[in-house]
Amino acid sequence: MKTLLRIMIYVRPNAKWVFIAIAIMILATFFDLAAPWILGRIFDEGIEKSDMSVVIGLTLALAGIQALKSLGMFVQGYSQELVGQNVVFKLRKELYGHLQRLSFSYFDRAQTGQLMSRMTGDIEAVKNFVGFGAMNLITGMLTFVGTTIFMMTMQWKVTLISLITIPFILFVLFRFNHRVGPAWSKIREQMGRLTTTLQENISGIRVVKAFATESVEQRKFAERNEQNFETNMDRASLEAKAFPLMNFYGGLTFVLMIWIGAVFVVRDEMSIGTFMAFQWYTWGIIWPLNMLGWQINILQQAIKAAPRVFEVLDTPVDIENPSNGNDSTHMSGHVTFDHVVFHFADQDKEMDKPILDQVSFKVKQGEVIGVLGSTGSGKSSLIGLLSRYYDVTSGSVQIDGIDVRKYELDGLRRSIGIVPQETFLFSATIKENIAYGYPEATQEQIENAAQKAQIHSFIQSMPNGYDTRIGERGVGLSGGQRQRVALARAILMNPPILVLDEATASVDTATESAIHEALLGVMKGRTTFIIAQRLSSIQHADRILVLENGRLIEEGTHRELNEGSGFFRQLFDRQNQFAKQ
Ligand SMILES: Nc1ncnc2c1ncn2[C@@H]1O[C@H](COP(=O)(O)OP(=O)(O)OP(=O)(O)O)[C@@H](O)[C@H]1O
Repeated sequence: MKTLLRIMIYVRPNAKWVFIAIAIMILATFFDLAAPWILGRIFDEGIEKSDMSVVIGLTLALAGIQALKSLGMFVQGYSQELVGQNVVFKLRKELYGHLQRLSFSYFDRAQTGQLMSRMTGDIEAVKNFVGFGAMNLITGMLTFVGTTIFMMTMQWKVTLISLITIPFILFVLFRFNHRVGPAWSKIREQMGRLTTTLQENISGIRVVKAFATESVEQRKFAERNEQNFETNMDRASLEAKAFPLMNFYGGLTFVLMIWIGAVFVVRDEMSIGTFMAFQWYTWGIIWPLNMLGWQINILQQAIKAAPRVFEVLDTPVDIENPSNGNDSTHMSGHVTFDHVVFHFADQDKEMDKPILDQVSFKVKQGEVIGVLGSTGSGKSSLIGLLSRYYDVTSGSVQIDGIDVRKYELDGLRRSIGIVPQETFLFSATIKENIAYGYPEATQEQIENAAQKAQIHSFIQSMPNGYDTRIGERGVGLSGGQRQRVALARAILMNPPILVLDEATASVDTATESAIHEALLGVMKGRTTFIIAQRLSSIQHADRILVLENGRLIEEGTHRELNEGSGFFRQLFDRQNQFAKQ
């Protein structure tokens, strides 16, 4: 019930169209009810009394009713669809908007396929109910009640006896409703899993092919496909059992009506016209009940699908944009980490070891900081806190002395140009990809950024230069080229803080050197964090932070750290030894 009420909130803005659809529906139902009555009159007043003018007049009235009904059906069908489509539109818009606001923690756990199936199939199921099921449910109920009333007023005894089968039909319906709900719940969930399998397979097709695991993937998909097939067949068998039984009881109503009606006509307690009208009316009893089976299907599907959509909509946004947040336009880039402790959302804050543990350091505006540490030591997490991808568990991260949680969120993120480890390029031109965060950029600005990222000449050598379209994942570009496009994207934003998260890991040492030479100019006056595994990447760093297991274990200049015997010195020795071999 709660789900239905919540769906209705989305219908409310379309109240005018709902009202029009219902008004036309009531009118159409009334016409439906009047038609058999007119037929009865044709028999009793026209044929029985050999009065052709009555026959012609009433037949014309029937034709008029049919024409009006068809017109009504058109308006009703249109308004129903309009209401349904508006609900889909609003739900999709809200869901998409909410997804944009949800934090990294949510996407760390969410499955893309599940989200896609909620955005498409589940919302569509809600639409089917709103735009079709609900209206037909009301039409059916109106027709059933109206028909019963008409029949009762015309011959109540025959009506009551004929309706004796109705409780049986209702019982079948009740049982069907009870069982089909859980089946739909399973189907919707399975569709989500099936989409996830498909999405992961397509995204990871290169890994699948590299490991020649196509058959394993096929089996995985087949298994899920089979589960979905079986649940659908279970549902179909519920329908197959219920619908013919309802049909049987419906048919029995018809037979009873003919039999009892005939007895009453013979006894002169019912006119032949009423008898004929009852034949017609009986359908007004049977079809709404038969249709009710389908409508229950549509209703149950929507009831099981809607909570999957609402679940996403109800997920709280844990990285909130503060009201009256600080403006970051004139941010200069002093960074302070003050006793920062950080856990991911799925970690137990009491029991689990923090990802970052009591990390404190200060960075002056314009300093170039190298962040070193073995894999998994917390380097990317450290940077994630700066841009508020995640918030600290305790302690604080400050820029220019202001806690990052107090900055207006978009402004804060735009002030920190990040070149992430994994580059994502959109299916658009190279130019659009570089100008992603700054679409108003001029061609000159874009080319300038590309030059600094050492990718300009390569772009120029492409068939359509900057207008060359690249694939969803930047297919057609090598890993290093993709990283350089991402680097150009960050440079173009002209941010006071620049973060290169293993940004040159995929390029050869010569290109890395060239990028770093070019970056010297870019880094000038900007606070820069260079996260790296190899020392060559941080040769221009003013200071180096060394992380291990989430703790800041060393801090200093190249010289200072070289004189020690810690992680940095060991790495230096290891990489030197490797270079000599
Ligand atoms: N969403 C998450 N939930 C729980 N733990 C996570 C999550 N993401 C990362 N971790 C863990 O946090 C730790 C730090 O990860 P992080 O990515 O910051 O390390 P890193 O130093 O950047 O590693 P690398 O050099 O390999 O990129 C790792 O042990 C990782 O397993």
